[in-house]
This record gives sequence, C-alpha cells and structure tokens, in this order.
Amino acid sequence: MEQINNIQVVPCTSSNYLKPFRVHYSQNGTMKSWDFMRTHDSVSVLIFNTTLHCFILVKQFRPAVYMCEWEKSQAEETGSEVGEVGEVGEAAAPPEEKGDAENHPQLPPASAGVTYELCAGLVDKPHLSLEEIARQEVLEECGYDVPASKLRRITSYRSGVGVTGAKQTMFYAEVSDENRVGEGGGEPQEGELIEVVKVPLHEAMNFAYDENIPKTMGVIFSFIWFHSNMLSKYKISTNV
Ligand SMILES: O=c1ccn([C@@H]2O[C@H](COP(=O)(O)OP(=O)(O)O[C@H]3O[C@H](CO)[C@@H](O)[C@H](O)[C@H]3O)[C@@H](O)[C@H]2O)c(=O)[nH]1
Ligand SMILES: [Mg+2]
Repeated sequence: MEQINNIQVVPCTSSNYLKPFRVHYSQNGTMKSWDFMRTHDSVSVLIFNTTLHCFILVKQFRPAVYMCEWEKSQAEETGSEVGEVGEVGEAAAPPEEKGDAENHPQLPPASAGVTYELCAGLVDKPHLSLEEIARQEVLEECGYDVPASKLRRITSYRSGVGVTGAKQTMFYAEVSDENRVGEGGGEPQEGELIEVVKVPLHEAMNFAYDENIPKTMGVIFSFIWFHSNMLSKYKISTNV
C-alpha cells in the first residue's frame, strides 16, 4: 500500500516534462485561441506472458489522477463544482501538519491515485528508436529482457487531443518466464515505484470493462486488439 503524505501543490513555473502555451489562429476566418501543453511522445507495450497465459501490466501512483480525486472530494465537501475549488496555490496547501490520508479523512486514500496501465515510457532519448525505448521500459518496469526486434508495432494514436496532442506508439511483446531477468518495478534512482501485475487471459475482457478498476484506455484497447488478432493462437489451451 502506498503512503502519500506531505502533499503540497504549487504553480508549475518550469518543467522538464511539459510546457504550457497559448496559440492564436484563424480558422475559416474566425479568430480562435487554444491552450495546450508541449510534452514528450511516448511508447506503451502490451506484454503477454506465454508461459503463464497472462498479461503483464504495471500499477502505479499517478499524482494527476490523485489530485482529480482530491478536487472531487473537496467539491463534494464544499458543495462547489469540480474545477472551482480555489486557486491552485490555495488548493495547495493542505498544511503539512494536516498529515496523511489515513489520519485525515478529507484526503482521499492513496489508492484513489493508483492506476493499472500498460508498461509505458516517455520518448525522451532522441538517439534511441521507439522499439529500443520500449525494450528498455519492458526491462526496467516489468523485468523481462526481450530483443527490440521482437516488439511488434500495433499502432499509434494521439494520446490527448485537447491538451497535449502527443503521440503514443503501442507495441506488442510476447515474453516467457525464460525472459524474466528481474523484478521490474522501475528505476529507483528516478523515484519510480511500480508494481508488476498479472491479468490472466481468461479474465482480461472482464478486467477491461470493469469500471471499478482504474485503468488507461491503452489497457482496454490493447486487450480488445489481442482478442481480435491473437486469440486464435491461444484459444485451444485457454478455452476462452
Ligand atoms: O512531472 C513529472 C513527470 C515525470 N517524472 C519522472 O519521469 C518518469 C516518467 O516515466 P516513464 O515511464 O518514462 O513515463 P510514464 O510516466 O510511464 O508515462 C507514460 O505512460 C503514461 C500511461 O500510459 C502515458 O500517459 C504517458 O503519455 C506515457 O509517457 C517518472 O517515473 C518520473 O521519474 C517526474 O519525476 N515528474
Ligand atoms: Mg512508465
């Protein structure tokens, strides 16, 4: 269980990960403006373990998700609309001595910010191919060593058309227990705390549509992709 405390929200004045801009433009003669973020593109990988017949996902605490839940809980308490709960700086400031979620019911539990996701990573190393970046993420986050040549490109898409416009490229990797060389869990020196999770093939579609399991669209789409494209290969032994 994650322990999240000492939360402080402050304005983001400079970042290595995202930069906000406003673009003014004219569309068919109408002047418009749009606020957006520049951010890194990313890769994600649907991993299927052929020994165990399960998908390998990651589970991690996402501050952005947690803060949405926090704002929602504040809005419920004060009767205001979500998005109207004070200024960021104000939101900010659950004072440190207010402590952690367990002792202070006004903070949602840490689990409110934990999501199930495909293994994924930012494209922040210009000298590496997308496949090579994906390979490194599979190794670091999930502990499987697969050659980049074994990654099959599924497709690519825009991961956030309103805000970032960033592109995500999705790969498929078949692994076996023999490819497992470590625990995964992310890069400790980068502060990554990732839990590796197995989803059995026969439970995948229920998992995908279960709204009580917080997850990314990538998980849902890739499970459906697998069912449309790969199931016949594994059907006999799984009886799905
Ligand atoms: O504000 C930030 C942002 C990132 N990091 C660091 O950067 C790393 C980024 O990890 P990485 O695995 O490269 O990227 P993800 O966070 O997994 O993000 C990917 O996976 C997400 C879920 O699929 C997608 O939403 C993203 O677009 C995609 O880049 C994090 O662990 C942190 O170490 C920070 O410290 N602060
Ligand atoms: Mg990641």
